[in-house]
Amino acid sequence: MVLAIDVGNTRIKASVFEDNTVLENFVFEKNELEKKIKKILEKFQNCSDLIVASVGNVEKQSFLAFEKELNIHFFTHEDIFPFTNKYSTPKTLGIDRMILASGATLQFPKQNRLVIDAGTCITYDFIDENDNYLGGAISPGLRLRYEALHNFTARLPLLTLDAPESYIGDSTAQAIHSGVVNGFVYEIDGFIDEYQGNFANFIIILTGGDAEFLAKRLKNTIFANSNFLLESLNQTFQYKIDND
Ligand SMILES: Nc1ncnc2c1ncn2[C@@H]1O[C@H](COP(=O)(O)OP(=O)(O)OP(=O)(O)O)[C@@H](O)[C@H]1O
Ligand SMILES: CC(C)(CO)[C@@H](O)C(=O)NCCC(=O)O
Ligand SMILES: [K+]
Repeated sequence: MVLAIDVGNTRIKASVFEDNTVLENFVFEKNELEKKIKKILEKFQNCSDLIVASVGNVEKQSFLAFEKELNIHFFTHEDIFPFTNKYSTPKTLGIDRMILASGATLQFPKQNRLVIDAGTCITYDFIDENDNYLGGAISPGLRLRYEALHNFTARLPLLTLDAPESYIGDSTAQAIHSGVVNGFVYEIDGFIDEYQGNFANFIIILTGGDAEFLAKRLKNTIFANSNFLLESLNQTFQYKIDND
């Protein structure tokens, strides 16, 4: 049994896996980390491994308290991945993006794959059919867009996510919702069109905290899997065990 932990920029997500099956999912804040892990381990006493991908400011030290009970693996760039990294700055590539690319490579062999993670940031990661990771894009996520509009202006209120009534926003609130939500959707549809125009035989994986909200609004139909990062983390760990 494996406890996989994804430390994002906003919150922490965790899943307990028995082989490839998810037994339970958890979401919590950074300040609850130790307490929550303790609780999970009390419930799932057969956990043998704790595996972590962190892009947040939570380091390996935060997990050492559990070293006596289980084997801890904190993913870094030094790990073995199933793709060839063609990013020109491989050491600055986010470990979450590497895990997503790894999951896409392992789950969808021999095809072009685009992973879109709609989280704090939106990340686009492209792995071609020869398993070369080429790169992608990073842009502000939904909530970040709402916050940026508010934080960097004098007159724009901080709104929470709401579906716009029309692309023609007829009030300040509707104009913001249209700009944020429609802008987000147009951006993603635009990127997908660009990739589709250039690559045949390819699959799109949509994940992240806003994946479900987004999936039904895209022109392109894509299957959303909110748990793709954690599933990929578990698979990358199995790959590491098989190939180390
Ligand atoms: N309870 C919540 N707290 C924060 N964001 C949430 C929540 N529920 C849904 N969201 C949406 O999820 C998005 C953040 O995604 P996610 O939770 O995947 O980010 P994260 O935990 O910071 O991970 P990452 O840094 O890997 O993107 C926000 O844009 C927001 O609209
Ligand atoms: C882009 C984020 C913030 C998305 O979580 C993360 O992957 C990260 O910090 N990346 C580092 C920069 C890069 O991937 O090139
Ligand atoms: K993300």
